[in-house]
Amino acid sequence: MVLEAIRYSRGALEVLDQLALPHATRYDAVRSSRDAWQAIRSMRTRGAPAIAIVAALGLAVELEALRRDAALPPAAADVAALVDDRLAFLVTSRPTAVNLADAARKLRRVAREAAARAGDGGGGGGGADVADAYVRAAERMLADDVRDNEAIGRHGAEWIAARAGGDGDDDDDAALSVLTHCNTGSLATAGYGTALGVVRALHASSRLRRAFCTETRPYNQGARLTAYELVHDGIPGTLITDSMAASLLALRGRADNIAAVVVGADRVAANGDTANKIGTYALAIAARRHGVKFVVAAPRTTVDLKTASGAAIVIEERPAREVTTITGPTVDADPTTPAQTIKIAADGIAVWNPAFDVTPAELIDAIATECGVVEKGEDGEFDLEKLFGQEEGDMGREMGRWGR
Ligand SMILES: CSC[C@@H](O)[C@H](O)C(=O)COP(=O)(O)O
Repeated sequence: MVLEAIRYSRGALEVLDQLALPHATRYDAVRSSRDAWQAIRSMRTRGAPAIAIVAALGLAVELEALRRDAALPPAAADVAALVDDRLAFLVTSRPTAVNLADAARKLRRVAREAAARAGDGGGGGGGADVADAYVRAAERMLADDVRDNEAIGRHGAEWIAARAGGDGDDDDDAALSVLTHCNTGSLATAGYGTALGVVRALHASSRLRRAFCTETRPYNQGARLTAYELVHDGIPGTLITDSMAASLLALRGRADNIAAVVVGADRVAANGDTANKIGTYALAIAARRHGVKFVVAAPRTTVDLKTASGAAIVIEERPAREVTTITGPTVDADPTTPAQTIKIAADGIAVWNPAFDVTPAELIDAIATECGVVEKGEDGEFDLEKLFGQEEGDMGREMGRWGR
C-alpha cells in the first residue's frame, strides 16, 4: 500500500488525519478553502510542501463545487477576485513555511492572467476559463511535487555517499547511517518526501545501513510519522529522543556511526539560513561539533530569496497543550479503543512552544534541491540565486511555467 497523505481527483479531495497516526488511519474530506485552512491550522495536514498543495487543491475543489452548483461567477474578473480572496485567507493558516505563500503567489498570477486572456470585459462567460486555469495549475503542483522530491532524494543521496561516506577501503563503507528530524516524508509532501526522500534513495540504492529518527518533541512527528513511514517501507530505522542526538553523533568513528544529518526545511533564506522544525538548530550544532555533515533537503519552492536572512523569518508559536499533553492509545488497550490525551506537565506552568527554529547557514554543509546540491563557494556563502538562473533540466521548465 502506498502512503498517501493527499487523495485527489478532480472535484474531490481527502487528507489523511496526521494527528490520528500511527494509531488510526482516517481521511477527512476537504470541500473548500475553509476546510483546507482548518486541516492545515489544526495540523491534520502538515509539512511545508503538503500544506501548499492541500491549500491549492482545497480551493480547486471549491471552484469545481461552485461550477457544479451553477454558482461560479460568470465574469472572469470575479472568479480571479474570488481566487485572490481565498488564497489570501489560506496563507493565514500557518506563517513559517514559505511554500504556501509561494504557491498562492503563482496561482494568483495564473488566475489573473487567465482573466486577462478571457477578456470578457466583466460581461460574463470567462469565469469558467479562469476556474479551469486555476484547477489545472493546482493539479500540476501535486504532480510536480512527487517528481521533484524523487530528484531531491537522488541528488541528496549521491552527495552524502560521495562526501560523507567512508573511505571506500572496506565493504562496510558502502553502508551509511543517517539521522533525520521531524517528518519530511510522503506524509509531509505529495509523496516520497524531501529529507526522508534522501533516506529512501539511499535505501533504494542499498547504501543505507540505518536511519535514526528523533521523536521530535513537542508534537512527536518523528515518533508518530517518520517511524511509521520507515516501518511501512521496511527501511531499517531506530527512534531516539531528541536529547539523545548529541550522544549518537559523538559515536562518529565507531560502529553504526552517523555519516550525515539530513533535515527538511520550511523556509530557506537567501543567505542559506534555514527555518525548520524546532530542534534542528541543536542538531546542527552537535553535528558540527562532531564533524558530521549537515544537509538540508528541500524543493526550490522552499527557498525564499526575498528573505535576506533567518532573522526575518516569522516563527510560529503553537498552543501550550502540545507541550503539556500527549495523545495515544493506552499501552494495553484494545486496538479499537480511541486514543486518549493525558497531561504530562504540572498544572499552572507557563509554556513556550515555538514550532520552528533557524539554523544559521554557517552550520549547513549542503542544500539538496530537485536541481542539484548547492554547497558554499570559496567565499563561504551559498549562492541560491543560481538555482533559479539555470536553464537546464527542471529549472528551465519551472522558469518557463511560472516566471519569478
Ligand atoms: C518537508 S516539511 C519541512 C519539515 O522539515 C518541517 O520541519 C516539517 O515537518 C513541518 O513541520 P510541521 O510543523 O509538522 O508542519
